[in-house]
Amino acid sequence: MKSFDDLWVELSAKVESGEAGSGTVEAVRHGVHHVGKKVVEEAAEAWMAAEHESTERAAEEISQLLYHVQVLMLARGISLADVYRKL
Ligand SMILES: N=c1c2ncn([C@@H]3O[C@H](COP(=O)(O)OP(=O)(O)OP(=O)(O)O)[C@@H](O)[C@H]3O)c2ncn1[C@@H]1O[C@H](COP(=O)(O)O)[C@@H](O)[C@H]1O
Repeated sequence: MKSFDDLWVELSAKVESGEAGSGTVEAVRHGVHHVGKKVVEEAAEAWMAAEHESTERAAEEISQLLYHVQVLMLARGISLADVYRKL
């Protein structure tokens, strides 16, 4: 099982190395506007799943939202520490 921090380490390394074939690297290259729209789409899907679907489906949509939030952070050059300082 992967944690939020594990995913961050994995995605950061992929973006740092520019790993070929990585959807994350490609999304980051598209930029903040592109990724931001994806975050909004995934947030809506998480909301709808939480309201109308099973716990399993809601958890799946929330995991995708967390992934896309991390991609937005990487596209914008925001670190986990930057965010944790605000919690
Ligand atoms: N956890 C995720 C993850 N969650 C969501 N997604 C992406 O977000 C999309 C969300 O699915 P949707 O059904 O909402 O969107 P879709 O309409 O099918 O897809 P699009 O048309 O928007 O591309 C998925 O198709 C993936 O492209 C993810 N992509 C990657 N990861 C993990 O990130 C790591 C790095 O992945 P790569 O960068 O691809 O190597 C790996 O551990 C992956 O498991």
